[in-house]
Amino acid sequence: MRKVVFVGAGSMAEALIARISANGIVKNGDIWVTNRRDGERLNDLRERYGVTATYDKEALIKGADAVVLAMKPKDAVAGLESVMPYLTGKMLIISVIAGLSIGTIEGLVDKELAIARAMPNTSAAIGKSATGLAFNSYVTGEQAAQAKALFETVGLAAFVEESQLDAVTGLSGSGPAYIYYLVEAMEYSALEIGLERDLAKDLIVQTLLGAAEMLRTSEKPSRQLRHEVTSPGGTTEAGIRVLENNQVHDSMIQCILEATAHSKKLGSMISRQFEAG
Ligand SMILES: NC(=O)C1=CN([C@@H]2O[C@H](COP(=O)(O)OP(=O)(O)OC[C@H]3O[C@@H](n4cnc5c(N)ncnc54)[C@H](OP(=O)(O)O)[C@@H]3O)[C@@H](O)[C@H]2O)C=CC1
Ligand SMILES: O=C(O)[C@@H]1CCC=N1
Repeated sequence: MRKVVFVGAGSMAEALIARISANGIVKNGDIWVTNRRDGERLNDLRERYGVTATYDKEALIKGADAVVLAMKPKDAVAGLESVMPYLTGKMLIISVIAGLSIGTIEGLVDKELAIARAMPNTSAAIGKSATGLAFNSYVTGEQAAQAKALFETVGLAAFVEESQLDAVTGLSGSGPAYIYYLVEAMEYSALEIGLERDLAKDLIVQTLLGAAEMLRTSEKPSRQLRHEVTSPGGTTEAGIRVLENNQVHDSMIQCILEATAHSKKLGSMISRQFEAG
């Protein structure tokens, strides 16, 4: 892939830009970026990564192999419309916008374009994203492989059906926030039980890393790993009993179902915005 364009220059675009440029799969100057109006932000990205930043939409899109849409859902229609006249059949459009379906993009562009929908997460910034990727029928095998390679610069990338992408969004797109939410509570309780903040953070982080590595390397299911920590009549059992009494397991399930449903709602919202306008 020679030229990659980012429409939207926020945190998700930067995570991808940083890793693509570090990885060298696209030359820095061939990574192009624009945003709505924050020129300072574009200068900053230009200085830090040597990317090409511009508000000239025609120059931006001309000769692009891939155009990554990285605006917030509410800005998706305006952002896409601003580059639409310059998109051509050879380009791969990649949207990372939560909820926005391939069908809605197809309706918006009204051309036979290769379109990919991706859902990374913020751990992309350190190369540890878990990304789901889906395509429409115009995407060639080569383009699919190139899109996968782009997202592999920020971590794991897996091909999924488009119908699964709202679920990927609810599970792993939003997933880091669920873990941080849990950690906030662990940090708070550490202070309550008399552990000093820095020590607590080290213990919590190492506990997460250890548990993640156990999950990654062990053939045992998560339930069995949990049972192995839980001695009969022991401390873990006492703690978990409180989680069970407060229906934390069920709440977690509800949380992921709700986030998934909300991804679908965002998609319908964008689709209505498009139809209205
Ligand atoms: N954050 C996350 O955990 C994840 C986010 N996503 C998705 O990534 C997308 C981007 O999120 P994030 O990077 O956090 O968002 P940010 O708010 O950090 O960045 C949004 C960017 O879009 C630009 N923008 C807005 N309107 C337009 C327009 N009309 N034309 C060009 N650029 C425009 C903004 O420019 P300006 O500053 O000038 O207004 C800004 O650079 C979202 O759709 C989100 O659903 C996907 C996976 C995970
Ligand atoms: O909260 C959001 O809408 C975005 C999508 C996945 C993670 N953050």
